[in-house]
Order: sequence, then structure tokens, then C-alpha cells
Amino acid sequence: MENPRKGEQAMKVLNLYFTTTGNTTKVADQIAATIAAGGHQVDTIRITANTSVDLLEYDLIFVGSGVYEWLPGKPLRSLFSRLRQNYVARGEIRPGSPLRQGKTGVVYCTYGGGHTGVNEAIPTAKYMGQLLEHLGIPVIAEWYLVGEYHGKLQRFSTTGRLGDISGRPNKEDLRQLAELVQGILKAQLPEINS
Ligand SMILES: Cc1cc2nc3c(=O)[nH]c(=O)nc-3n(C[C@H](O)[C@H](O)[C@H](O)COP(=O)(O)O)c2cc1C
Repeated sequence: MENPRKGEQAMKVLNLYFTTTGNTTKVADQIAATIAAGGHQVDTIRITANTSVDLLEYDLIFVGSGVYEWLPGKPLRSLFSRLRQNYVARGEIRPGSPLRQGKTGVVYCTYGGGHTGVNEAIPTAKYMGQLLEHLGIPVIAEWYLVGEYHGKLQRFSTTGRLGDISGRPNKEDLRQLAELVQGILKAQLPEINS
């Protein structure tokens, strides 16, 4: 685990996510735990209709959602639409989207892939990444985690393109996720590894 060195500033991390059936919560919880164990401050926010947040207050931003009809959930899309308008009004989204030094984004989704596999999740990750990139925050990773279907669509958990995805994300998925998060933390503090 990469802890910030003594005297080195811990990062301020945003862990913003949307879920309807709980799979993405498991992922967001693992991200939060891994970041906190790395000695950084993390704000975890589950998006609802009333969520407000300023992405520009953070050094490192994780945004995640389940995939619903190929896109993030509506509350996330509404939030991103409000934020985009707000940042345009504040002059924070500029032509050419100049890069902001010291800011980094990661987007991820949990998806069932019942019809076309990961292809139906890609629009979700790309959608979420665009607000960050418009703000000049580079998206350095897109993660696609398999998430079982709950409720009426449950049968797709065993009959879809990805085979039997019951119980996912499972322990092993979350273990691998923690390694990916550690890799992102390492990438933010390269001097520690030199
Ligand atoms: C109403 C609904 C629509 C869904 N649509 C898609 C879809 O278009 N593509 C896909 O890959 N998975 C789809 N899924 C599966 C979910 O993306 C997957 O189970 C995800 O992990 C759900 O995240 P959550 O539990 O955090 O809400 C859908 C699930 C539901 C309940």
C-alpha cells in the first residue's frame, strides 16, 4: 500500500457513484476503503436527485454507475447536466478544454452485458468521462466490472452473452479492483516509487 510520505500532502479524493440495485455500492465501498487505507481523504457520495458537488474541489475523482439501457442512471445524467451548465456559466469549461495540472479522473461501471457484452457498457463510461474531460481533467482509466442482474431481469444473469454472472461483483472482482485502485494512487505520487 502506497501511503503518502511524511510531510507530503494527502490527496483529496471524490468517490461519486450511482446505483439502483446495489452492485455499484460494493465497488464504491471497495474504492473508498482502499483510498482510506492509502492515507488519503475520501468523500463518498451516492448520487440522488438532490446531490450537489463541486468536482473541482478534488485532486482525484472516481465516478461510477450501473449501466441501464447502455447509459448511467438518470439521476447521474441529470446531475452531470446541471454541473455542465454551472461550469460553463462559471467559465470553467473552456474551448479546447485545457488540462488542469494535478487533477485526475477514473470512470467505471458495473454492467450485465446480457446482449452484446462490454459493448453495451462502453457508452456509460464514455458518457461519464466527458464531463471530466470537458473540465480539463484527464481520465486515466475506464473500468468495466461485471454486475449480476437483479429483479425482473435476473434471468439474464445466467442466459446472457457473459455466461453465468450470478453473485458478481464477487470477492475476487473486488480484490482485483483494490489492486487497480492502488495502481491509480501510485500513479499520482510517482516520486514515492522512484
Ligand atoms: C433496468 C435495468 C437495465 C439494465 N440495462 C443494462 C444494459 O443496457 N446493459 C448492461 O450491460 N447491463 C444492464 N443492466 C445490468 C446492470 O447494469 C448491472 O446489474 C449493474 O451492475 C447494476 O448496477 P447497480 O446494482 O449498481 O444498480 C441493467 C439492469 C437493470 C436493472
